[in-house]
Amino acid sequence: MYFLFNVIPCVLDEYILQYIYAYDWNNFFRLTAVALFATIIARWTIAFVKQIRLRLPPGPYGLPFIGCLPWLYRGSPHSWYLTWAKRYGNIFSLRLGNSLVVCISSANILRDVFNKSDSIGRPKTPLNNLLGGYGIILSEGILWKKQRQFVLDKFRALGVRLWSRQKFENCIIDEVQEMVTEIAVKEEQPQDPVLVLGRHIHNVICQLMMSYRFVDGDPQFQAFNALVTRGMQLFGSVHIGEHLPIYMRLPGKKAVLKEIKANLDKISSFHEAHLISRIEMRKNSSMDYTPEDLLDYYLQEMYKGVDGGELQTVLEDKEKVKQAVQVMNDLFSAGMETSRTAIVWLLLMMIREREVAAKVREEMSGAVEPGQLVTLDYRLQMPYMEAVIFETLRITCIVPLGTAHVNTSDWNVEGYTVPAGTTLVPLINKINMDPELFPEPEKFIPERFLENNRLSLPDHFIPFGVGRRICLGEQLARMELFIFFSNLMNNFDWAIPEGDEVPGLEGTYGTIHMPLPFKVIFKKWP
Ligand code: HEM
Repeated sequence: MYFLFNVIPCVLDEYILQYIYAYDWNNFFRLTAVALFATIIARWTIAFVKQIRLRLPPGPYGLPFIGCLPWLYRGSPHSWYLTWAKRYGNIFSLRLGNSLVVCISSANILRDVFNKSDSIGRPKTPLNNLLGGYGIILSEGILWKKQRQFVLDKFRALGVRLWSRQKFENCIIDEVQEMVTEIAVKEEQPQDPVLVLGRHIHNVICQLMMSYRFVDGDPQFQAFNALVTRGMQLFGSVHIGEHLPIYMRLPGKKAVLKEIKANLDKISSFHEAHLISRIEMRKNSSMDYTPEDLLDYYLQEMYKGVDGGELQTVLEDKEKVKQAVQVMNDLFSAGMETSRTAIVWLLLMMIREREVAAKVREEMSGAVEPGQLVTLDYRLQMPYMEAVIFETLRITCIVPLGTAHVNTSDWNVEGYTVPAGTTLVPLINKINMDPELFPEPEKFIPERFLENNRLSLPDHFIPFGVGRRICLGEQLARMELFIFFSNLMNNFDWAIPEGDEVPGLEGTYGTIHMPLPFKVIFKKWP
């Protein structure tokens, strides 16, 4: 203590502080400013020369070391990407911390590059690394390829098809019927559409994955939802670390990463508990039972002989339970929020576009009685209804920046070099609002998706992405949107409570573009 409080200050005072007192600080600050300025100029020159020499796509140079990160985190990243796309064209590049990013806003270029076999990588960020390459969304190589084929085949086998009388349609119908009854009980009261839809959309995926559904007021469902909401907040709070790993070393960030991991573990433990209890249930039965859900199919794979199963070769290298559980986590996270948000936007669009709503009802009245159950059988008789669904997906653009890909070898795209390891971002929102592709893009015109009174989707319309990693749940999403929306329209009309403002289309932008919170009052229709 004596040493700490007496000796050290004396030494400091004598030998160091005198220099500090004597130092010309004005000079120091001036020198620092000059050094900083010189570094910025040097880095810009290097970036400029690199861009020319390597023939990288044009784009903003940003700041040394951090690139364009400050732009993206000072306002909405989406609007910056749109601004740059307008300035630099359909393909431009920028640096975000350590990553070179190439943004593409032409559906044709995207189709070309995302169909290449070496376009299926995913960015290696600290957050992505937490999942260790398990699952589907962030897996790569042969594991991803086999897994994706397997899940697509099993979805089809379970009846996830857009055509009528498929067995999975009944699961969606059960949820819709229960939802309609619940809404009717609270008719004329303001209701939050996110809550009205939440459990039912969740149940559709849970049924497909593990034949399970949450009942009204289930505390487990609330706990699960709380975990997902907290997870999203945590991800948002360390988003910069995706591109700047050093950021994750700042005080407090490690604790956030730890909490994210704990949160993911808790979400996984829910799916894992189902897997374990199914293993117990099937233990004594022979393995040739008829699979009822995705879990059953995975279980069969896990217990087939080493050479017997479709997935054996890839599952052998991974912890099987962990892989199956992460696939379920992925399907849940990719499929729940997207479909629910799309239906919430549809509800809002029908409030904003009254003439369109009247036309939907006119078309519907030619095919079904009011209040009658609308099934996929009626899809072909209701092309306008489907055109409204797609026009909503276009104008609201639910997944505005798709999911980033990474190329695993050097490319030449439109005369530019795209070096291996580049993060590729599809600007779906820019494509959707391109006046050359969609005349008067800010107007809601479902007729743009009709030709001779039949649904017609142009190649440049890619709400579910494009190429090898195109949305795996597209068919399921289209089934859900049609059945939920058509039955809501055939049972209710809805409006914003008096005095509340009708939300605009700006909404909030994260991975998913959501409308600002609003309430609706449902009234029985007609
Ligand atoms: C309106 C609803 C939906 C929209 C707009 C949507 C859109 C997208 C988009 C843009 C992608 C990125 C494609 C890419 O990486 O290039 C994607 C991927 C994916 N989606 Fe969807 N999606 C929807 C619903 C669903 C549903 C219901 C499921 C669940 C079954 C699902 C499962 C997935 C999966 C697993 C991927 C990753 C595919 C892979 O990495 O191979 N999506 N989705």
